[in-house]
Amino acid sequence: MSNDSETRQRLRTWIEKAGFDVVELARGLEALGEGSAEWTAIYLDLDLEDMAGMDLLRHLRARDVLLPVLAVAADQNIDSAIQAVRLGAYDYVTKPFDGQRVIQALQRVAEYRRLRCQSQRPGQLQEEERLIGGIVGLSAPMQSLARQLQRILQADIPVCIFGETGTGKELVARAIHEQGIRARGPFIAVNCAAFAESLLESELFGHERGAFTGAVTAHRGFFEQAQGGTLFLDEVGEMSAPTQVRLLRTLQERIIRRVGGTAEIRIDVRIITATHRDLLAEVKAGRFREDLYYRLAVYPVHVPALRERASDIPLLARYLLKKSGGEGRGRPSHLSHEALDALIRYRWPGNVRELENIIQRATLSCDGPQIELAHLPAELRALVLPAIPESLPRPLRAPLEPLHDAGGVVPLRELERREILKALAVTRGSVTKAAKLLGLGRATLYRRLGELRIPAVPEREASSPEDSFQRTPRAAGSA
Ligand SMILES: Nc1ncnc2c1ncn2[C@@H]1O[C@H](COP(=O)(O)OP(=O)(O)OP(=O)(O)O)[C@@H](O)[C@H]1O
Repeated sequence: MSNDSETRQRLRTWIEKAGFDVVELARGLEALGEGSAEWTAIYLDLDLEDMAGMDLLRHLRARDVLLPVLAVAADQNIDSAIQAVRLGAYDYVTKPFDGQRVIQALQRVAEYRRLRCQSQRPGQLQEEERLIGGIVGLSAPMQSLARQLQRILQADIPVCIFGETGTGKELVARAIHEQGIRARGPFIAVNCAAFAESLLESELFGHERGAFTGAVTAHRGFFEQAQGGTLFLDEVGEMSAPTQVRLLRTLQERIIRRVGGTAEIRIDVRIITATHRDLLAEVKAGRFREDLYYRLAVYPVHVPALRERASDIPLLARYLLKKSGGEGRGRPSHLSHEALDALIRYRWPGNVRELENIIQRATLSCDGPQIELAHLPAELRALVLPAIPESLPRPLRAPLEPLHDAGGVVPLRELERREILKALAVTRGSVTKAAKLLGLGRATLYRRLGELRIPAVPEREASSPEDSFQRTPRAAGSA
């Protein structure tokens, strides 16, 4: 879908080469008018004339959360392409086109579509839906992570995993261990931030009897416990300067001495570290040793934030639903489109762990087979405005014709009108509450109502069911 006939022609050539049929659309509104159920993917040019590409993306996703969107952007506009992936596009390609990339993206997305359709069915998660070990995900950033991991499974080099909290760094470390050459050995995970400075040293390296007050017996440290396997040092950026020195020496010499001991113990351990910090910035700030950094980050791996792989959310949500005890008898087995839409729109500061918590809570509060928007926290519910309830007075419902019938109306204006109408519907006509919901001032909303010719119900007549978010069903296809 592109306004530009040359862009469409070029894409058509490559897509047909890959063996797919092509439907060309020149206007954003046409894309909203078409049924997308049969589409493998939509190449969506973000640079549209009749409406903002990002708005179209939002509306397509609201209508069909499973539709894989491949964003198309000019080379110099790569920021908007990345933004589109954050909004749930599967991947992006840039203009001028690299034909191979266009085809590869399409083949990956076709496979993804196939798996995702399967994954909507309750039941076991397919093997192909996991990347390596227990890592669930099919998005382009996660597949690229999997390719990176494949390269190091058989090598014994130190790996440092970077990523925001809750992105799955420990899961990645476990996958490297379990699929790698040390799988038969132990996997010992240590959170460096959880120990006081002196305690961490004796826990890592062990201590001899009487090494300090309270050391009534000798103790094998984590290095010794991990012999033949993997030692995973989480939050390594929190390690104190003296422990950093000791760790560096251990990596160089491959021997340790227990605290209070003199005997040298040879160690055979793979070290994997992780941090949510920008470790190079820590080095520059003098808080982390540069020589240690280069020893640990021989192979740096970045786990993307969940908002950078929003297209994985439906799959992860289903997996976590099952993990949290869903899909059993009388337990919810899937999520409504609205609930899924809210999950995709949210920014996930706590990443997959936060998603896991939210799914767990939703499972506990849900009695039926499907998790609804109402089972999600308020900040997620507020991201999706429900459809206008049938019971509302006609003036508030009547103006919502299908978008493609909007004819000569300026589309963005039409979209805005719809959002305002929905907000008014939710608040049963209360302009004050609708303004709050939309993040607008009351006076601004009144002005827009006048400009868009929307009749305002006098405030005193407007009732306000606080729970209307929770009761209004929404047709899957509504924009
Ligand atoms: N891709 C994924 N597939 C399945 N489960 C995942 C995935 N990513 C994360 N999880 C789950 O999310 C939770 C948090 O993951 P994990 O502890 O590995 O994150 P982390 O980045 O190490 O967090 P922290 O920075 O707080 O240590 C775990 O229960 C993990 O199993």
